[in-house]
Amino acid sequence: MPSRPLPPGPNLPRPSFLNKTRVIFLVLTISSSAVILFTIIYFLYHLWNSLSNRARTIPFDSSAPLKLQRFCYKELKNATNDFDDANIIGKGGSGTVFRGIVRDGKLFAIKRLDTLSLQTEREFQNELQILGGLRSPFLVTLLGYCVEKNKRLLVYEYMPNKSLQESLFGDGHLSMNWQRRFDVILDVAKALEFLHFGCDPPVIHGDIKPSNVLLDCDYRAKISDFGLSRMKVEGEFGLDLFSQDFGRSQELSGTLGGTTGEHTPAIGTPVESNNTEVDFALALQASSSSKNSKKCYNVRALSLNSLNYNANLASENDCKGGVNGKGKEVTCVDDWNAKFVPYDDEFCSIDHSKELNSSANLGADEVAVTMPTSVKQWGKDWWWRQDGSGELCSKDYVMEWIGSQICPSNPDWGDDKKPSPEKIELDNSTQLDKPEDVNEPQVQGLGFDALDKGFEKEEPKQKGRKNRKKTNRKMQEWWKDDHLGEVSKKDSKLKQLKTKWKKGFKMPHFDLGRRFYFCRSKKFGEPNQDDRDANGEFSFRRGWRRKNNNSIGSDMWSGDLFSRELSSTTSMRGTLCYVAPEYGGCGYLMEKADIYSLGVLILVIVSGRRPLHVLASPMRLEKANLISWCRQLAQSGNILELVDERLKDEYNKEQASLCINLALSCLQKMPELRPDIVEIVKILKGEMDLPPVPIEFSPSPPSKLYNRSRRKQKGNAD
Ligand SMILES: Nc1ncnc2c1ncn2[C@@H]1O[C@H](COP(=O)(O)OP(=O)(O)OP(=O)(O)O)[C@@H](O)[C@H]1O
Repeated sequence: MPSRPLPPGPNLPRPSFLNKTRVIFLVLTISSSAVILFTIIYFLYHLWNSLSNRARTIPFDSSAPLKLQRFCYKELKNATNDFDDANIIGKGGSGTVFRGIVRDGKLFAIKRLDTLSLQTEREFQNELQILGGLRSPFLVTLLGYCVEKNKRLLVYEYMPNKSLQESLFGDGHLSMNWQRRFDVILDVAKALEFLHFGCDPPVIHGDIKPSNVLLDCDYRAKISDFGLSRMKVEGEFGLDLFSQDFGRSQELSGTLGGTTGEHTPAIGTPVESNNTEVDFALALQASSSSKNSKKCYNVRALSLNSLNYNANLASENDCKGGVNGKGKEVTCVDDWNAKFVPYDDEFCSIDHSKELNSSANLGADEVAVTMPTSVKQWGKDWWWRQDGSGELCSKDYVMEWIGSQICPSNPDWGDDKKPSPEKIELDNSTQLDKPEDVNEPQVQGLGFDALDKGFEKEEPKQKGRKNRKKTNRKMQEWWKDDHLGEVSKKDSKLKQLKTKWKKGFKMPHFDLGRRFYFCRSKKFGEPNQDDRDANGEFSFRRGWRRKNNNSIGSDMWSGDLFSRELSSTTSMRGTLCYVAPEYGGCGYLMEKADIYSLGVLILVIVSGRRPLHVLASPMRLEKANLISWCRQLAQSGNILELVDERLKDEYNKEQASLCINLALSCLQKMPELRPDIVEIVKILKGEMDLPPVPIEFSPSPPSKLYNRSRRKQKGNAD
């Protein structure tokens, strides 16, 4: 039977099913596009919001380098007449600065990085990312850059009077009358005010020193060289530990352990491996720790007061973009009379080898323990011994430091690296001392060869070589007698460090930003052979570097014994003598480190002397260390003796004593006792009173008496 085809069922669900699917699809599409749209709007809103907030509160912009002019190498080559020597206007640790005429016929300063290494690349990036985004009348303007293969150049506004280094210690010193010096101090303070309080996040310069203060045609100062600067990130170890609200640090202790080995690099900073690095600060301490620990101060109470910076800044508003629109509350030490409790020497004593081991395992709960440790480190730190408060005088300090640097275990001191006496010529053109010093040779270079050279000049010439050798031997014997014990200790400590490093043990560090490479081969970022030249000077930034021109700006050749720029390793920050001492103990780079450097700079400007200025005459060694000498003068109530004699009597005594006292405040050991930069600017402008002289520098420091009577009491009790 033929089968009948089934008639199509009238209620087949197919069309309605299709409709439903369509509807669902439509709904889904619409809702998902709505979600996407909403997300985009939300994202854009937040982006806009944060950008507009930034515009109001952050005067610099991380995309700023894009706004800088990009030059091609050829253009800059032409502008400087093929980098002609005649156009050289200065030479720094990382590059040579040329005068050049670019594009619109204007004069520019063009800095060409000499070699490309990880360090220079990082500094280049820092300069672009930080200085490139900042505009202030107190900062030198970075106008452009050039990146081509391994060539790196930076184009700055031209500063006709070069740097303060040249002006103070070069022929320009005549032009540095008192008013100009005072204005420079104020300008540098304003520049730091802008960086610390006008920028969000605050920028810490990290390398304030005379060669980084440039002078325009009117001798107004602008600061430059942001290669070592960084932006402060809240919640960092150093910030918490040293913030005036110290109590809070314990709450944040969780981050402590985690951050001991890291620090936040500035935008665009390449990340590098720490495996081959050794903590320089610890090595330095190990190489220079002494049994003569000195008294330290602890802070018992600080009366702190919050004040709204905006209120102050709005009224001043000297700096462009200086207003913190967020109304950020900035704490400020209000009570200058913070009380000190001197504590015992035993408390200061600490075995650094233990620190090396224990700090690696620093845990979250250990903040409370860590603070005294850090403080103890300071007590032990060689740097503190410059304060002249103990038995160790400047001479010991200077000699010990020399000793620590030339001890045989110091890898930086191979025989081939010591400048030979023949090579260290005294260049009369570089004798830029005060009149009293003019006839006195300065000790140049490092080690006894140099010392000998200095002494040699004092003796009649006909005595000749024999005498020189004799003096040399005498000096060495004298030093050996004094320091033999110390040397062997340092020797073993340094050996310990080196062995640990060789075994691949990653040295614990608090990210002091002060590490240095033990001589090791050969990768990107390592100093190359040329850098270790027997004729040259040692720069931690680049190892040994040839110094062909005995330029005025060259510290090495102008008698500044310690200006082998310690600013200079891969992550080394700051320059020895200018760098804040806490930085060697547990330091993240903080604003108060800049304040310390400013303190040194003020003394240098007022006195016309370098921070370490070793002269041949032993009588003058007390003046060798400017800070120590200033403290001694303060204790004897005679600070004006520090003022540059070349000024004769043509200076404002009130301003000079204000500057010196202010510098002493900035040079206090405890960072939180130093004034902040807003206060400093106000004090300089005469809008705020100078704080009382820090207790340790007052003419008759009660701390010593207190210490003695305490010991006596302790003895009686025993
Ligand atoms: N914009 C400029 N205008 C005029 N001269 C400049 C300018 N920039 C730098 N110089 C000169 O070049 C010198 C070297 O500057 P640079 O910043 O390279 O090195 P530095 O600060 O002396 O050393 P380092 O980089 O090791 O800290 C300065 O001391 C100054 O004399």
